[in-house]
Amino acid sequence: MDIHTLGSVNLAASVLTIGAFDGVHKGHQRLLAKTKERARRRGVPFVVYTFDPPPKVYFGRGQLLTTLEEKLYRLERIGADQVIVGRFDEDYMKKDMLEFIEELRDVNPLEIWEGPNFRFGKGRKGTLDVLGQHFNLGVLHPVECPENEMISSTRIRQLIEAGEYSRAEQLLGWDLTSPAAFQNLELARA
Ligand SMILES: Cc1cc2nc3c(=O)[nH]c(=O)nc-3n(C[C@H](O)[C@H](O)[C@H](O)COP(=O)(O)O)c2cc1C
Ligand SMILES: Nc1ncnc2c1ncn2[C@@H]1O[C@H](COP(=O)(O)OP(=O)(O)OP(=O)(O)O)[C@@H](O)[C@H]1O
Repeated sequence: MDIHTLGSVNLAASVLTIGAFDGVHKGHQRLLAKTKERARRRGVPFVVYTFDPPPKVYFGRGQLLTTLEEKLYRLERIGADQVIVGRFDEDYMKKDMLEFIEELRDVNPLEIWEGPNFRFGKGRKGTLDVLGQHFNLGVLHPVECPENEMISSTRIRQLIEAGEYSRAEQLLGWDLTSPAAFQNLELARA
């Protein structure tokens, strides 16, 4: 798996998914599996564009679930060929939705896959509709947990804060005590 920053990568074709992917939970896993399947079918690289830190964490609206290292480890195991890491900071967040879209052309996405509610660009102005006007976009149905609640990093953060680790593990789809698991969890448990 190759790791890039945008601008350092040019691909003739790809199938792409974009997101913070904090936790690489079951909803993310479904989206990543779909993206991989489409990339394999087309015979082009499976590319993941992610942000570090996750924008919500940057804005202080949530604790970090997976370090970049942990996230990259999980993306590699899932089979990503190329990962682009956008360093989310004061400068980066100034890009408006059209600038962001123009940059994506570096990897020539034949298809982009997202789940519901994906937003991008300055002020979160970019919607799925906008992305779909520029690229061939596929949108997945939400993956829900047993209580019909949508799985999200936010939900998992809440469960960890409430000490409900086994529920958090159900939504993550992996074991919080696995060797590669979060450093941060120790802080959450302390
Ligand atoms: C260039 C850029 C600028 C962004 N600016 C903001 C922002 O001003 N406020 C905000 O809450 N999120 C901002 N975001 C984060 C997005 O809302 C969103 O969290 C991000 O694209 C990841 O999507 P995901 O949370 O669905 O994974 C920005 C994202 C990008 C790519
Ligand atoms: N339960 C889910 N089912 C399907 N797709 C999902 C699910 N959760 C997230 N996604 C998709 O994964 C991509 C990355 O989303 P993101 O990293 O913001 O996850 P999130 O769980 O919604 O995070 P947060 O709760 O912090 O906003 C987006 O396209 C999003 O729609």
